[in-house]
Amino acid sequence: MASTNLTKHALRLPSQSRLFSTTCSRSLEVRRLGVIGAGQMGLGIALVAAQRAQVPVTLVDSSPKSLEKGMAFAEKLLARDVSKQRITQEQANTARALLTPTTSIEDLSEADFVIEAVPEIPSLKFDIFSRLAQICPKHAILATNTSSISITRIAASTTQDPKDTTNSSRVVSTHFMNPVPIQKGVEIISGLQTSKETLDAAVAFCKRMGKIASVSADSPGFLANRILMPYINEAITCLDTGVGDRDSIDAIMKNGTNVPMGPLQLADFIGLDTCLAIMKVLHEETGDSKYRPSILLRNMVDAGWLGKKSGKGFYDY
Ligand SMILES: NC(=O)c1ccc[n+]([C@@H]2O[C@H](COP(=O)([O-])OP(=O)(O)OC[C@H]3O[C@@H](n4cnc5c(N)ncnc54)[C@H](O)[C@@H]3O)[C@@H](O)[C@H]2O)c1
Repeated sequence: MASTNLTKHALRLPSQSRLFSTTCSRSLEVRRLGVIGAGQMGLGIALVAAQRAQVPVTLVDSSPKSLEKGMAFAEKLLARDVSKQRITQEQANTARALLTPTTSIEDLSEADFVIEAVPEIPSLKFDIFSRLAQICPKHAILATNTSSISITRIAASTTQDPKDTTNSSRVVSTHFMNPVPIQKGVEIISGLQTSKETLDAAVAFCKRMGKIASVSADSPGFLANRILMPYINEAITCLDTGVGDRDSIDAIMKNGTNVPMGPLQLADFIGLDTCLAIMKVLHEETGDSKYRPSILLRNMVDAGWLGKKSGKGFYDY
């Protein structure tokens, strides 16, 4: 009985948009991918798409410096794969040739599928999606890699008329995990307006990239962060309240649940500012006190101790 209810519930959430009539017409064949943002996530997405899906990728970044740094990093990763004999030099050359860097978003006018990976700033994403709706072909899927912003709100930014779902129905989230070349999982999230065809196209393309898709609903934190961040936050509270010291907390979870690193080390790798931002979204958007960010987490972010990227977090780097 319980499992029947659970199954029904699980089926209802991701498909909520299918209750509504959303217009769309699309070709499922992705012949050209666009990626916006050549940072940590965007570069990984572009590289995996070139290597695994073997699709030409137009990589857009507004900063020429970030673009240059991203392309140099892609070449370094490919050279490392060649030196470790994971791929041949020819395969590396083919993947590199599929990547076209540009600073102009207008160059996405022929993309069949676009994945946005710019910083987690709502107004920035809304602006980009309203432009994509104008620039990209009408069949193109418009995907975001957001960690916490509502997909429904991003989709709404593609139109002035909420009744017209021509553009909003083709918005979806492909939430890749970091680092993209290594992590197999990807979370596919529908907004209220997302059509079933868009969801199916996103799942199919992620599969083509060699990823394993989980489908979830547009709810604060989605699935991955809704589960992961309270776990990290609780570990920080345990440290703050003296239940255990840093090494004991990380050792028991690492050795007791067979994960590669404990929650405090993982928080350092993700970035403590990112962890705090996601806990705030969970807390504010659900109004549930169980998501209250740990006081120590807030204090460490205030101190500028953000983890690996700042050289100091729960560990020194
Ligand atoms: N870092 C993670 O672990 C992680 C994991 C999952 C999802 N995400 C999400 O992925 C997205 C990107 O995160 P990131 O860590 O790669 O960020 P990042 O800061 O490493 O990269 C962002 C890139 O976007 C570029 N950019 C900024 N404004 C732009 C614009 N208007 N047009 C084009 N390019 C622009 C920047 O120059 C930069 O190169 C965010 O939404 C983040 O929440 C991050």
